[in-house]
Amino acid sequence: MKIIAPVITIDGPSGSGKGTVAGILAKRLGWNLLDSGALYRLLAFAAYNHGVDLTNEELLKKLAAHLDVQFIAATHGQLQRIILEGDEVSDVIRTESIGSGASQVAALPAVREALLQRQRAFQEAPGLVADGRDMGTVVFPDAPLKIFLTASAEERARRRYLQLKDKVDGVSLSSLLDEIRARDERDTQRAVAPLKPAADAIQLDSTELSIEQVLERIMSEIALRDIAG
Ligand SMILES: Nc1ncnc2c1ncn2[C@@H]1O[C@H](COP(=O)(O)OP(=O)(O)OP(=O)(O)O)[C@@H](O)[C@H]1O
Ligand SMILES: Nc1ccn([C@H]2C[C@H](O)[C@@H](COP(=O)(O)O)O2)c(=O)n1
Repeated sequence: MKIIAPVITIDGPSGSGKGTVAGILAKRLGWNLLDSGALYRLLAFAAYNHGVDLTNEELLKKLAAHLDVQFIAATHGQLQRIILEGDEVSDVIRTESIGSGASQVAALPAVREALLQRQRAFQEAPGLVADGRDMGTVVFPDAPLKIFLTASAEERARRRYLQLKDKVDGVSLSSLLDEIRARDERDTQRAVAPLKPAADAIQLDSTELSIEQVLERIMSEIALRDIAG
């Protein structure tokens, strides 16, 4: 009999800190990690490489179904690594332009359907921390703990600016703020699986909180529910 592993979902807009918090939490709990945004980023990246138009739903659906991807779990001192078609793409998929492409392909129903089972397959013992936009609403609706993490758009753009300023030439705070607002608009307004809190999600505004304070809040919700052994 397959043991149903518990899932903690962390959804929220771009730059709210989901990925950072989910990664640390998974490590502390010794659980698996699903960075669902990476799947949409990988699809957008593969589409660019194969010359597939980001509006071609039929071809994107096929590409999504056959994505040759490996997630290599984080080890001591090393972050999770992502391999696409044999090449390491962990960093190249993190640009704002791939994020925007990901947000475009993510609005297509056939693409979301093609990626659904792949995401659910991450639910393995001893547990899963899953971050994205629809983890609590669509992919893992029965998760015993759902977090909806937000922060003001200005604070999210500031965080992104600090993250990128020494790595990317010509990065500007105002263009990052515009890109974040455009992505929020597309992710919240799309017809399928829009970004929104699940009815039973705990909403956490991290604008004034450090990463450690966010983690403390989540750890106390985990303790309350007694879901992590
Ligand atoms: N509470 C916080 N206080 C300050 N900086 C933070 C906080 N949370 C995250 N950060 C920083 O903000 C940046 C963006 O965080 P992260 O990539 O985790 O966001 P995200 O919600 O996963 O974004 P995306 O959906 O675009 O992947 C990172 O540099 C991270 O270290
Ligand atoms: N569950 C998800 C995860 C991601 N997306 C889309 C929307 C985002 O703008 C884009 C990139 O995600 P990120 O890596 O920034 O978290 O992918 C989605 O629709 N559903």
